[in-house]
Amino acid sequence: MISAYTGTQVRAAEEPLLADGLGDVLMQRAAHGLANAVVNELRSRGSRLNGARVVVLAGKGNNGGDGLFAGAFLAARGMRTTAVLTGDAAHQAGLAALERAGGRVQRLTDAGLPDLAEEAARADVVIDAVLGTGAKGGLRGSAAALVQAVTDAHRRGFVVACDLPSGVDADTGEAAAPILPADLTVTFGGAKNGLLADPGADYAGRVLVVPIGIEKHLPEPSLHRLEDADMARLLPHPSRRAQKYSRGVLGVVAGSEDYPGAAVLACRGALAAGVGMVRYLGPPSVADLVRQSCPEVVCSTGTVAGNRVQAWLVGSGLGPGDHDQLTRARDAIASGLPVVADAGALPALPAVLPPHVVLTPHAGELASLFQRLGHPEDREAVEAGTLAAARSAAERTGATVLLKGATTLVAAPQGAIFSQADGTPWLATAGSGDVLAGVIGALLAQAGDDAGRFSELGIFADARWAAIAALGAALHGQAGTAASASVSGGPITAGRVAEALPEIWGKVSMLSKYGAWKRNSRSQPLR
Ligand SMILES: NC(=O)C1=CN([C@@H]2O[C@H](COP(=O)(O)OP(=O)(O)OC[C@H]3O[C@@H](n4cnc5c(N)ncnc54)[C@H](OP(=O)(O)O)[C@@H]3O)[C@@H](O)[C@H]2O)[C@@H](O)CC1
Ligand SMILES: [K+]
Repeated sequence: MISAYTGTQVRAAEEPLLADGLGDVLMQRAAHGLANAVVNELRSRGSRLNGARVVVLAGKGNNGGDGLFAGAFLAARGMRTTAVLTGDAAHQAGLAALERAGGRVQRLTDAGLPDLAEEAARADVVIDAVLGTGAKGGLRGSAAALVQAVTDAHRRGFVVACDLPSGVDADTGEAAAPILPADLTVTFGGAKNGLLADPGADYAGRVLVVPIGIEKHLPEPSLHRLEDADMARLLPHPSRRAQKYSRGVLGVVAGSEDYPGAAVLACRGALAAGVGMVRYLGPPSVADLVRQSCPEVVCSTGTVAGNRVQAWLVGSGLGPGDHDQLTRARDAIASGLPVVADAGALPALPAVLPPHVVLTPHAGELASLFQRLGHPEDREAVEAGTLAAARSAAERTGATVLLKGATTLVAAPQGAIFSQADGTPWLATAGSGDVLAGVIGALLAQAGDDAGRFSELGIFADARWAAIAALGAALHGQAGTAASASVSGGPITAGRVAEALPEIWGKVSMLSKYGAWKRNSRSQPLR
C-alpha cells in the first residue's frame, strides 16, 4: 500500500531529527536521492552523463537547498550545472557546495530572464526546486514568469520536480499556475497527498519516494493507494464448497427505455468481477436486451423486496422520469444492504446515507450533488480540488464517495481516502462508468460482509467500503489499460474493459499465491 501525507505531517516527522541537529543530514539524503534519480533517468534515456547540461531552478528555502546540493552532486559527476536563483536569497550551504563542485550560479533578473529560459529549454535536465512543502500559494513575480517561459518553450530534456512541482499544494493537490509539468517527481520521506490527487497529479509525472530517515516518525497516512499486492489480498476467492448463492448475488437496477445499454454493461461488469449471480430488475424491453446479451443474468420486472441479494447496484442509465426504477433504487437503499449508486440514482437519493452506500459521481454529478445539499459548487471547482470535494461530499452525505477521474478518489465519511490511477485516458468512453458500477457492485456482494479481510491490511470498519470501491476502480483501470495495450495502445469500448477484467483479476491474484505482498514497495516508483 502506498501511503501519502500532508506537508504538515511530513514536516512534523522531521521535527525530532531537526531537534537532534540532523537537518543537514536530512537535506543531504534528499539531495542525494534527487541526484541519483536524475542519473538513473539520464541512463534510462541512453544519455551521456558526462557533459550533460543541468539547470536547477532554486528557490530561497530548503527546497532550493535540496536542489542546490543535488546540483553539486551532479556537477561533481561531470555535468554542466547551472543554478538559477529565483528568490532574493538562497540556501547558503547549498550554494557554496554547488560552486565548490564547479557549478555556475545565475541570479534571476527580468533582463536576464529570456536567456535563462532559453538555457533551461536547451538543458538535458531541469530540476524544479523553487517551492516545496513550505510554499504559501503559487509562484509569483519573476519566478512565475521564468517557469511560464520554460513551460511554453520547446524543451529538449526532461523535468524533475524536487519534492513536488512548484505551485502544487502538498496537502490538497490544488495547482496554482504557472507550474512546470514534471516527468518525474522525487519526493522525500513519504509521498505527499497533492501528488496523488488531481490536478496536482497532472503535473507530477512518475513519483519516486526517497526515504530520508523520518519514516518511523510519520503518523497514520492521510491517503492510501492500493497496489497489486494489496489487491491480491483483498480479492475474494470462492471456497472449494462454494455455490452461486454463497459467492454473492448482486441485484442490478439499471437501464431505461432511453439508455438500455447501461443495464447490459453494468451486468457485464458485474459478471466479469466474480459475482455468483446477477439479478436484473427493470422494464421488460430492457430485461429482454439483458437476457439476449448476458444469458447468465436472471431478469425480472419485480420489486427489490422480492429479490434476495447481498448487494445492489442502482442508477446506471436511469433518467429523472424512470419512476419505477427510481423507486427500486430508493428501496435498495432502504434495504440496509450495501449499494453502489451511480448516475441517475444520485439526484434521487436521501440527503443522508450510510457508509455502505457507495456513490460514484464524476465531477459534474458531484457539483450537482453539492447544489442539492445546499452547498453550491460548480464542476470547475470540483475539478480544481478533487481531494477536498470528495472528502466534503462524504462528510456531508455520510456515504462513501468515489469521484471518477484520471485519478479516482474514494472518500470514506470518517476520513479515510484512497487514490487510484491505474487507467488510461481511453477509459473516458460511454459505458465505462456502467462497467465500473458493475465491478464495484460485484465486489460489494462478495466481500462486503468480510470485515476481517480488510482489517488484516489495517483497514477498519467503515473504511472497508471505500477500500472495496478503490479495489473496483483499480481493477477497472487496469482492465482498461490492458484492453488498450492489446490493441497497441489504441482506443477501447466499455465492453472490452469488462472482457479484459477476468485476466487482470487472475494476474493480480497470483501475487497472493506467491506471497509477493511481503515485498516493500516504498522505494519503487509509484504508478
Ligand atoms: N525541514 C528539513 O530539514 C528538510 C526539508 N526538506 C526540503 O525542504 C522543503 C521545505 O522547505 P521550506 O520549509 O524551507 O520551504 P520551501 O518549500 O523551500 O519554500 C519556502 C520558502 O519560499 C518562500 N515562499 C513561500 N511561498 C512562496 C511563494 N508562493 N513564492 C515565492 N516564495 C515563496 C518562503 O519565504 P517567505 O515567503 O516565508 O519569506 C520560504 O523562504 C521540502 O519541500 C523539502 O524539499 C528536505 O531537504 C528534507 C529536510
Ligand atoms: K519543487
